[in-house]
Parts: sequence; C-alpha cells; structure tokens
Amino acid sequence: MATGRSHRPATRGRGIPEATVARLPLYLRALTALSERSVPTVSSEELAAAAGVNSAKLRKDFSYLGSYGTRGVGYDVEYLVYQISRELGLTQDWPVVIVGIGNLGAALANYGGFASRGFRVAALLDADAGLAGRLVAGLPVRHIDELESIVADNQVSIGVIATPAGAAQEVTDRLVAAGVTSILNFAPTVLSVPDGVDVRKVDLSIELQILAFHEQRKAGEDDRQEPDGDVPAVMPA
Ligand SMILES: NC(=O)c1ccc[n+]([C@@H]2O[C@H](COP(=O)([O-])OP(=O)(O)OC[C@H]3O[C@@H](n4cnc5c(N)ncnc54)[C@H](O)[C@@H]3O)[C@@H](O)[C@H]2O)c1
Repeated sequence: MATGRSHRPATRGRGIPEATVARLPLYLRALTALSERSVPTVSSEELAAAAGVNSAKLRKDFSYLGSYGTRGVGYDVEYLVYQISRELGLTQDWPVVIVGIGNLGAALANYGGFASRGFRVAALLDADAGLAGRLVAGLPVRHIDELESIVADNQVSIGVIATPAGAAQEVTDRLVAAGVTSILNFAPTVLSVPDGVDVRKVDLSIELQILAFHEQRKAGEDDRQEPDGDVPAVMPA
C-alpha cells in the first residue's frame, strides 16, 4: 500500500490501473517459471492458476498491455515475459541503496532475488561508524554521511529503509533530498514524502495479524460445532 501525503490517481503510466500493476509481478513470476521450463505458450486459465489470479481478471489485465493471446493457442510465454518486464521498467537495471544494515538490512543485502530481477545493490549504508567497512554480502557497509554522493554517483532512484522506526523519516528526507524518488519502507512507521515520491511499505507483523484474525474466526467456528464436531450448533442461513 502506498503511503505519504501525495494523492495519486488510480491509474499509472498509459492508463494501467494500479491493481493491474500490482498483479503484473505475479504473472511475471509464473511466466518466468514457464520460460525456464521452455514452455512456449500458456492458456489464460493455466497462467491464472499459476499466478493465483482469476482468469477473467488476467485477460482484462493483459488487454491493458495490448496482449490478447491467440484462440486455441494461448499466450506466447517469451513475448509476455518481455512485455510485462518492459511495462514494469525491468528491461533496465535499477541501482538501489539499503539504509540500516542490522539484522534485516543484512538479510536483504544477502537476498539474491534483487540482483536476479535487475535491482543491483549499489551501496549499504548505516549510521553506526563501527559497521563502516564491514563486508555484508560482499559489499562494504558505508557511513550514512556518504548517502548523497553515493546516490548521485550511482544515479540511485530507489532506497530501501531498514532502520528503526524513529530514524526512518529522517533517512527518508535525506534520500529524497539526494534525489531518490521511490522508497521501500520496512520500518513500522508512516512516512511523509513530497509529491512525486512513491512509498511502498512492507510489514510482516501486519500480515501475521491478519492471519491471527482468520485463525480466531476459524477457532470461533470450531467452538460452535457440536461435541462430535460434524454438526454446526448454528445452522448456516
Ligand atoms: N517490515 C517487516 O516485516 C520487518 C521485519 C523485521 C524488522 N522490521 C523493521 O526493520 C527495522 C530494522 O530491524 P532490525 O532487526 O534489522 O534492527 P537492527 O537494530 O538490527 O538494525 C537497525 C540498523 O539501523 C541502523 N540505523 C539506526 N539509525 C540509523 C540512521 N539514522 N541512518 C542509518 N542507519 C541507522 C543501526 O545502526 C542498525 O545497524 C526496524 O524498524 C524493524 O522494526 C520490519
């Protein structure tokens, strides 16, 4: 979910709805798996199942890309990989900086999935002078005071924040002032950013809370069962 002060339209780029943009990476992941198995074509039903999306929604999403598939044959896997990658801006490399190289920042730096998807980690930054120079995932940790020059030298437009919540706004302001226009925020806080800056927030504890809600509901349903467990105490309407 995007946060921040700016009000954004529900569509991006060439009129592609934000909800469609959010599903494109799911299609791309499923298509990449098919491509690795040298599968030449795929039906909308097969691809929808692999991506965990409803097939009518998939066809609608692909119509925004101008991709309609061929009746009886389906979609050309390689072409769709190219089309979606191009739409997502993945046909070029995106240098990113990670700020806050503690437990999470180091884990993110070690995650190979960024580089393989075109997100090169340009630098790891931390405010702890004692960490400076330490190698994490083969990269030396640099002091936060180098942020501005690193962003400029590497033309970084994406920053990843893995600092404590209390430092995240200050780090955001510095990233934005240096020219970063997209932020992936792992710190549990809402960031304020000027218009033109995109923020995506990742919060695993929120996901767990949602699962806890569903678990509680399931437990509630079990409690309403008769002792032998197969007759509901309250008949559904
Ligand atoms: N989104 C999620 O699902 C998720 C999961 C785990 C942790 N977190 C969050 O990620 C953040 C980091 O967690 P952690 O366990 O790695 O913490 P940590 O204490 O191990 O690491 C934080 C690092 O940030 C550095 N730092 C502090 N202030 C800074 C600043 N102004 N500039 C640059 N670096 C600074 C510290 O020196 C430290 O190295 C926390 O906000 C935590 O709540 C989020």
